[in-house]
Amino acid sequence: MTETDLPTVAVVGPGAIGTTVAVALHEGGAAPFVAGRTARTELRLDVGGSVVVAPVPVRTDPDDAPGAVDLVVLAVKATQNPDAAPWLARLCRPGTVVCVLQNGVEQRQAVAPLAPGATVVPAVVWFPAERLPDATVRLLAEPRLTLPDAPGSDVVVRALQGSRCAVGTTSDFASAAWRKLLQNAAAGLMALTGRRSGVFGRDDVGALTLAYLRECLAVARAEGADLGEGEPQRVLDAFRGAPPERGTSILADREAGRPLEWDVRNGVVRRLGRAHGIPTPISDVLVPLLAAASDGPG
Ligand SMILES: NC(=O)C1=CN([C@@H]2O[C@H](COP(=O)(O)OP(=O)(O)OC[C@H]3O[C@@H](n4cnc5c(N)ncnc54)[C@H](OP(=O)(O)O)[C@@H]3O)[C@@H](O)[C@H]2O)C=CC1
Ligand SMILES: CC(C)(CO)C(=O)C(=O)O
Repeated sequence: MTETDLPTVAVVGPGAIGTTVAVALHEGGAAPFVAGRTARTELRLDVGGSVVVAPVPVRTDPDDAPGAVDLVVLAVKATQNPDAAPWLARLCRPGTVVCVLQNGVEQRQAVAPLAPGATVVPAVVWFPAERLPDATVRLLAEPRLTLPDAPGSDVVVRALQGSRCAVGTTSDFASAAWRKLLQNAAAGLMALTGRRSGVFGRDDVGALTLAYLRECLAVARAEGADLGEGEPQRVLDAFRGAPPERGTSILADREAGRPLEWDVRNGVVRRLGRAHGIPTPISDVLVPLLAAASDGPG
């Protein structure tokens, strides 16, 4: 690959986020190989009511992988990383960039052991998207990613250049990742209550959200994030300003009976709080409840 060539790309996990990025890559000419769990003949992206159809098949057998590629975009749920390992083994060689499109602040630690020799690049995924029953993905905002100013990010920027998915880089990735984590932590309340953004309109849930987010903020700062005192209120205001029917991916998982990403989105605050000696009394209640909900109804 030269500086001007498009990298060879694979997308692993063509769900809400993976389909969006795979369609963007396809439109930009990058011809992604798409690896999934459920076979499909095409990818469908609903953008404001108009459906973009990309004739990109979803392959489900790792033996069909084309061999090592320059860039793997990993967009399975964090709970599904171990199951995606056979794909990573076939698609990566030393030097492959694995860009992890997952919520959380621990993408490097989670994925590096599954892709030895690869360069793991975490990403903050700022846009919401949802899967419809026929596997069409509905885009709910302009696709936008933030990556660290770090080796490997240039390959992602090049692959998506000029596409519908904007990619920026920052020298303060910790702050960006924790800013997003605060949103995700609060969204856990939707999974617990079985309600959408409208639940944040309640005064009692608003007060709980603010108290919880102040706890998350203390841990974020201890981890080096440069976030202001106003961040909890900003996150709450954003949920209150969203359409009341707007959900979150962890609620979609709860509704579908799938395992929840409770550890990377909520448990992490409790774990890192303990490591820093920061009390996390609200996490101490919420995290076991989310973990229990993740285990299923029985
Ligand atoms: N959805 C959203 O709005 C946002 C999500 N995120 C984060 O992005 C990440 C991805 O979330 P999202 O796109 O919602 O998740 P989805 O559940 O929509 O997509 C996951 C995809 O991975 C596939 N998959 C599961 N196991 C494997 C496997 N072993 N090999 C290959 N593919 C597999 C699933 O297959 P199958 O179709 O069979 O289930 C599905 O297509 C998560 O970390 C989430 O927190 C971040 C910002 C917003
Ligand atoms: C859209 C958003 C920000 C809501 O928490 C998200 O990251 C998700 O759904 O996983």
